[in-house]
Amino acid sequence: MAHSSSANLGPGFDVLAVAHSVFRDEVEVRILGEGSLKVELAGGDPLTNTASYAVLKMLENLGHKVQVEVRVRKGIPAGLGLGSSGASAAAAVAALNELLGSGVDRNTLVKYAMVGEVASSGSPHPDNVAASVVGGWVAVTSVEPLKVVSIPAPRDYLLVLVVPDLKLEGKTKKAREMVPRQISMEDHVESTRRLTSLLVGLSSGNRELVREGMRDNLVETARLPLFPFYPEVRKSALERNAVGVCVSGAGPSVLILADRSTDVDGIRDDVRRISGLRAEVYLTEVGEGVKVEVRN
Ligand SMILES: Nc1ncnc2c1ncn2[C@@H]1O[C@H](COP(=O)(O)OP(=O)(O)O)[C@@H](O)[C@H]1O
Ligand SMILES: N[C@@H](CCOP(=O)(O)O)C(=O)O
Repeated sequence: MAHSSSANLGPGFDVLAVAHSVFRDEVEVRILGEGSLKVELAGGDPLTNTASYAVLKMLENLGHKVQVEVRVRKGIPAGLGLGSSGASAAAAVAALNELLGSGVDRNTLVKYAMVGEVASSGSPHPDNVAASVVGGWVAVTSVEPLKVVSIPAPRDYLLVLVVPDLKLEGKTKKAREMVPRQISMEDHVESTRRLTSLLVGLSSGNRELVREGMRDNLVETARLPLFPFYPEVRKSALERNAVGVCVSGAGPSVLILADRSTDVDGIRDDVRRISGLRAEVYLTEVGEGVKVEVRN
């Protein structure tokens, strides 16, 4: 089982993420036989699903000649910026690790799980899978070798997810193509200021710094056509005293960081009134990392 997540957190594109307890995927991995390598996906094509694709690549990498069946039970809605594809891959590689007794550490699990993302968005971004594997607030501080650190954020923050009723096939792939390939030094410095503010704010419990830091000037701006309602949701949430607001992953969902002084009911009312937006609003907490259950 692995939870959903919100990646980026504003200025931390492909680096930062947080797991949420609201949605979870369950993935079952069974060994069917030995002698040759084959991965089957119950009800689908194993090469187009992040769970079975990650399992295949992990088996190839470890040199195991086994036939495996992968079964995915989706609890996380896909294509909405909630790390749905990443959570399946995270649960799958953790289950395979347990089944084979490979003793792979959590950084290496993230490395295997992120390869699964190739099957959905065409590129192995590590942020969602890092949050789903490790749980809590995470930062991917290195990809070669892969390294994830936990960010010691205040425990009493609540997460509000605004999840639009909006589906765009191949959304993350398209959204990644919209990210600028080059940025100016000025924009880089501004982004670094915000990222620093966010990280110092989260780890020291400084609400004002989190609020200042949870603002992106590069990626969210470039992707705005995918979630035109975002500026209005953001403005409303900040007026209702949210700690911070950002696009969840590649969108279209929005993550609002809240505490006891945030008017969450007011945010719900505002979201209902935003023209052209039909969305569910979920109030949830920071989620735990991947869990494996052994069944005989
Ligand atoms: N196990 C999986 N779970 C969800 N989506 C998957 C999975 N495997 C492949 N996909 C593909 O990835 C797409 C969703 O991924 P993506 O656009 O990155 O959104 P997100 O990960 O935010 O849900 C789906 O439309 C589907 O085609
Ligand atoms: N860093 C990635 C995160 C994509 O998250 P998803 O949940 O929208 O798949 C990106 O911004 O492309």
